[in-house]
Amino acid sequence: MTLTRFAYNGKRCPTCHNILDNSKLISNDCKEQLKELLNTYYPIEIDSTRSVEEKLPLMVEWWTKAHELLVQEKIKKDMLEVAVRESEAMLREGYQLFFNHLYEHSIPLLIFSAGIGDILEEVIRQAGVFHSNVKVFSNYMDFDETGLLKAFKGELIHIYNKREGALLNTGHFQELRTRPNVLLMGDSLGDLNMADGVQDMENILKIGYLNDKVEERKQSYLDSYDIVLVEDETLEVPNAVLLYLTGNK
Ligand SMILES: Nc1ccn([C@@H]2O[C@H](COP(=O)(O)O)[C@@H](O)[C@H]2O)c(=O)n1
Repeated sequence: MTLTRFAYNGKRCPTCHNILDNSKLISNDCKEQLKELLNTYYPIEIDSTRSVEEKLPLMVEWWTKAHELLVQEKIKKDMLEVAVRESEAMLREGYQLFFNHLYEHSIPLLIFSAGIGDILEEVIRQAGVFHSNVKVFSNYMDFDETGLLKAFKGELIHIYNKREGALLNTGHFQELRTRPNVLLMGDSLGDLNMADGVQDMENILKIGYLNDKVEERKQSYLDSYDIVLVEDETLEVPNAVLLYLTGNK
């Protein structure tokens, strides 16, 4: 949840998975099971006392179980739009400037999400900022000829293998070859090496959003990111950096 809000008016906003989990597209029985998974695995995801090595197989387990449940739900492709529209998902404040400014300056925006690509794209589309410079790498749904969800495509992307996803997609990074400067934004320590597929990179500025369990995780974020934004639901800081770099101070 880097581009989308973590909370609004004190209430948690849904992740891409949660948008589906909470929607009318899912049966009550399945909702219960997905909630149980969330209550089991999310505390592990944000547990700063456990190592990545310990958490990684558990994260794979979470994503795999959740996707298996979703596939059983006969989700219709054309209902995703409604699920997103009826959800409480929101891009962070200042998103118009962020997306529009990058587009106007022909700056590629590569989004690596461990969420669900179809849902994330729809969130961005409904916000009116899904411009041609945006490329999303994520877990995409595979629908049959009647438009029913039958599987998830390709390799699973979870919070700890975005680097591998990036390296597998180096073809998409070709246009970045003439771009030695990277602004990396993430909300987990697993996001830190998302830019490893960028060749000939000279400068990287890493901005970390620390959304939850702030005190326990603050030091590790400070050790890893150049800038740490604590419970900041806006894109003000990245926007200020962008405006500065593009000469629109
Ligand atoms: N079944 C699941 C699996 C994961 N999540 C959350 O999604 C977040 C990943 O999304 P990013 O766009 O930030 O990569 C992750 O942090 C999990 O908490 C979920 O809600 N349900």
